[in-house]
Amino acid sequence: MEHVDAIVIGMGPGGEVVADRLLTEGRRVAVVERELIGGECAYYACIPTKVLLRSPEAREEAADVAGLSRPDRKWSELRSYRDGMVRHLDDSAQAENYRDRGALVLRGAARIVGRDPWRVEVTGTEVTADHVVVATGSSPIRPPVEGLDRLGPDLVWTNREATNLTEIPSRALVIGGSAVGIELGGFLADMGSKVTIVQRGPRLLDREDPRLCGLVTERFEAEGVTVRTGAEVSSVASEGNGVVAELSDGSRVHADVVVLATGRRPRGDELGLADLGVEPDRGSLPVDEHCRVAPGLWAVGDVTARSMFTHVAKYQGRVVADNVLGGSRVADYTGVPRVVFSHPEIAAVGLTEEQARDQGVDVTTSEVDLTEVLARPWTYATDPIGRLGLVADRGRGVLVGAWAFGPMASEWIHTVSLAIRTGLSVETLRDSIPQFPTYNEGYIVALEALDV
Ligand SMILES: Cc1cc2nc3c(=O)[nH]c(=O)nc-3n(C[C@H](O)[C@H](O)[C@H](O)COP(=O)(O)OP(=O)(O)OC[C@H]3O[C@@H](n4cnc5c(N)ncnc54)[C@H](O)[C@@H]3O)c2cc1C
Ligand SMILES: NC(=O)c1ccc[n+]([C@@H]2O[C@H](COP(=O)([O-])OP(=O)(O)OC[C@H]3O[C@@H](n4cnc5c(N)ncnc54)[C@H](O)[C@@H]3O)[C@@H](O)[C@H]2O)c1
Repeated sequence: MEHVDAIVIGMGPGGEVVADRLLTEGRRVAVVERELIGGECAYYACIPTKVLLRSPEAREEAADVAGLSRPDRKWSELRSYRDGMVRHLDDSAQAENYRDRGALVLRGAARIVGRDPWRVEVTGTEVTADHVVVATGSSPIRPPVEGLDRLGPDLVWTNREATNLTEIPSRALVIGGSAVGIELGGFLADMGSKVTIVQRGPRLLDREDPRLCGLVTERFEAEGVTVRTGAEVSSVASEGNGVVAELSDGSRVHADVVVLATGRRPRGDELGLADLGVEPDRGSLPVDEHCRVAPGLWAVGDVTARSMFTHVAKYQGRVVADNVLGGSRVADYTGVPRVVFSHPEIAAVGLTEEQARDQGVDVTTSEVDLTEVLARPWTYATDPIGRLGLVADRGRGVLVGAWAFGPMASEWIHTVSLAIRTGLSVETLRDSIPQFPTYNEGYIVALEALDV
């Protein structure tokens, strides 16, 4: 039986960062993947959604730029670019690359079958290791809707079917109104689908600041998307080539496809760990501040249920690699940015006003319509949009949260991400000199409006 320094189970972005760092440092590494090296993110989530969303975004932006008109959609060209970006669902080059770098590449579902030392079995082959890193990601949750399981994947799409779609449906019913629902629903609507989003909670993006949720909802409604909040889908059934759904209030929605966007469940309970004394919690693996589950057993990414984002999976991957290499690095989740790639982009970081109050912070807030105070929105578009909200701790004189709605908010939210992470004072931030004319200048106006 071969013994290696580390076995990485699951080769999404979290697992890839760990494997890459350990190989670079000359360790003997086995990598295990049951589907595609690159994980959900590369083939069915982040990459295809961002590729698909960019085309309608640029189309709308062109229509709103002086001297341009709205370009034509070219779905077949966008589709084939998407196909290239998801590598035609072929990871043979990735596997070859890991082999060339000295990794033992194992194909199949791993199970952890022993400890002291850790022992992993993959399709009949067993390997032992000093360290095992679990990076097995998460699966979409299927809501308990009567009739859902009687419909096939042509009628009920998870993120997998939705991101690899070949035709744009005329009508789509999206269940769930957070990041996945907004990105996929927004894309389909921009491509001409009649979209209905059914959200169980009181508003879209229900964990974010209500002002932000209101702005997104207004924008969706202006674009013809039907948003049904405080509602649930009770049942679905096939109807002709499509589906008919009955909602909790008795109303009906007719659609060609149902898109599931109702959250994800970590895959920590498919590895046999309970037999070895490690009990997953609703699928997630409990980790300490070093991302350690048990001595020599580590977890990164969605399987830890800590902010399910690729940037968090990659960060945890860097932390775990350093720890496997002998360090004692602690993961700190302060100031993780949260972006939804809608049009315009939604970005948030830190605490909402309500969360800050609940934590006893001496809260003060400000909100700025960036189109009223900056030049940048008007050099960018003829009918611009842009809002920024700040949440500060008056007593400590620091920012504790921010939200933004505007072009490229995914980029400029990082100013606050870094400020919160490093505890930069409001006074220091007010004394910064952002480039003119940029959206970053909005921070000066919003900071000056704070009662700090
Ligand atoms: C539609 C959508 C869009 C998203 N967009 C973004 C975005 O823009 N930005 C962002 O930061 N996040 C985004 N996310 C979230 C992001 O996809 C995840 O947070 C990220 O993929 C987590 O990475 P991971 O390495 O933990 O797991 P994954 O990417 O899920 O990879 C896990 C891998 O483990 C493998 N595996 C599972 N079990 C086993 C086993 N027993 N043996 C061997 N292999 C196994 C799987 O096959 C998979 O390849 C999006 C999610 C969705 C659904
Ligand atoms: N841009 C990004 O970084 C990005 C994009 C997409 C997804 N993600 C991540 O992927 C994960 C999954 O996203 P998600 O949006 O699927 O999950 P989520 O858990 O963030 O939100 C699910 C939403 O569905 C609603 N819901 C649940 N059951 C319902 C039901 N039966 N009927 C109606 N509504 C229901 C919930 O109220 C909630 O608002 C999240 O962690 C998210 O952050 C990130």
